[in-house]
Amino acid sequence: MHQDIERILYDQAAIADVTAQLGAQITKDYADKNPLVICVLKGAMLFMADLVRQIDTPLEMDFLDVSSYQGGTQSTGEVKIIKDLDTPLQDRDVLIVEDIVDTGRTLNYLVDLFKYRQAKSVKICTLLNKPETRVVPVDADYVGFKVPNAFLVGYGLDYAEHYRNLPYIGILKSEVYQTK
Ligand SMILES: O=P(O)(O)OC[C@H]1O[C@H](OP(=O)(O)OP(=O)(O)O)[C@H](O)[C@@H]1O
Ligand code: HPA
Ligand SMILES: [Mg+2]
Repeated sequence: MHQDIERILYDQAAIADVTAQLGAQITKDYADKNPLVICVLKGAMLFMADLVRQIDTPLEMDFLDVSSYQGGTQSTGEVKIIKDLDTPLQDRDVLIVEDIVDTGRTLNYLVDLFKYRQAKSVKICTLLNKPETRVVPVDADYVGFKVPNAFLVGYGLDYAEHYRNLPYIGILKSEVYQTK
């Protein structure tokens, strides 16, 4: 697992630091709003678990499973809902938690969907933002790190469902996914 990583970008301490900063800002912005914090499975699961423990105001959580990469390194362009939310969104302040914004297709689709469901507000908190590869517009309200155009794994991010359990975020060696 570790031998497939070209370079570590963010270690556990760096992730913990930025998560604490984001949590403090969200705590201020959502005091008394009882936000619905939505985790986009599976990639955002570790970040969600750490972030909510840094948000010191009442909130509710829900989980939605979408997939557009289907195991590979390229977005298929089609966002599929695999498991929908349990909670009605009408009049709720929604905070979407993501691991990464890449082409923007996943979040562009979800923001439109949640607005259509009449959420009172929809904001985005993403640990990673990869602006160079954007295909559709997405404005994230809370961003941990701006990352280069490379395929990243770890701390929830996968290649072919592996590497999610790495405690750090790193660049995957290209020979791991390029056919020779
Ligand atoms: O901006 P985009 O190009 O849409 O890419 C970002 C999305 O892609 C990944 O999820 P994926 O669909 O691979 O599913 P997963 O979270 O289960 O890994 C990642 O977790 C984001 O949700
Ligand atoms: N790594 C893993 N999953 C992803 C990425 C990435 O760089 N971009 C979008 N989904
Ligand atoms: Mg995802």
